[in-house]
Amino acid sequence: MLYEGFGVADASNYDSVNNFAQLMWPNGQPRFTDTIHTLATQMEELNKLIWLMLTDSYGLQEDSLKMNYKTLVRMMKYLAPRPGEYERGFFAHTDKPISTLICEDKSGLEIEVNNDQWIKLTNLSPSSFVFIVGDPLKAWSNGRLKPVNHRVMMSGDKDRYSIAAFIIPNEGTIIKAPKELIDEKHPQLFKEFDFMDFFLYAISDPAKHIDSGELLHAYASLSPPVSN
Ligand SMILES: O=C(O)CCC(=O)C(=O)O
Ligand SMILES: [Fe+2]
Repeated sequence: MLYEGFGVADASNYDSVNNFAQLMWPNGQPRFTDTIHTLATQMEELNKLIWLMLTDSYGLQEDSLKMNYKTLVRMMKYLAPRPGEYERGFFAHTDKPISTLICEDKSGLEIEVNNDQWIKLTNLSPSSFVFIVGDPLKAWSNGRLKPVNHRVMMSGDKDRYSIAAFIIPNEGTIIKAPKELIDEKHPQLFKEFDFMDFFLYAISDPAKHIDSGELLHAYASLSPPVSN
């Protein structure tokens, strides 16, 4: 197996991480729990800061991008490929959560810049995080933010470890562009939608959408566009 991973739901919540740890260590494992909880809390803070930079850069109030969410932290291990090979570790996709932060211990993450032109993110310091715009942020920003197609490719003789924090809104969260981002020059691209409906639609048939950021369009076209 080339890839394995596990996710901890609501990882900035100590009890949630503790419950997860007790599945493997019935007597608890404070070091594991503390480490994951601290990491999740700090990644969540970093994500908040980036959201603030986004709203600020559009001249919006902080609460234009505000919702209740949970942070899912996933730990991943990619085995080194056979000697001399360049192998796929994770298929090309865009992220369905609102946003994602990723850190990796060796390079492997690639992003698509033009159709079929891939760039490997190299020389990231061990303390670097990559911020990935999820599909819902494209709708929120009325098309300004682009969910990047990304994948993991493995080369060399070392295994790769990465950690991702996914921002997943609570049930009932509605995604819609703030009115300041909609005008005659920028008509509303996507009707407001329930995040969880979209998420469930997205994961119901991932094969259909694996290589494209067009899922939102497909989803949105199920319902007629609204005019303001
Ligand atoms: O392992 C990585 O660096 C990327 C993983 C990823 O893109 C994902 O889980 O959505
Ligand atoms: Fe991803």
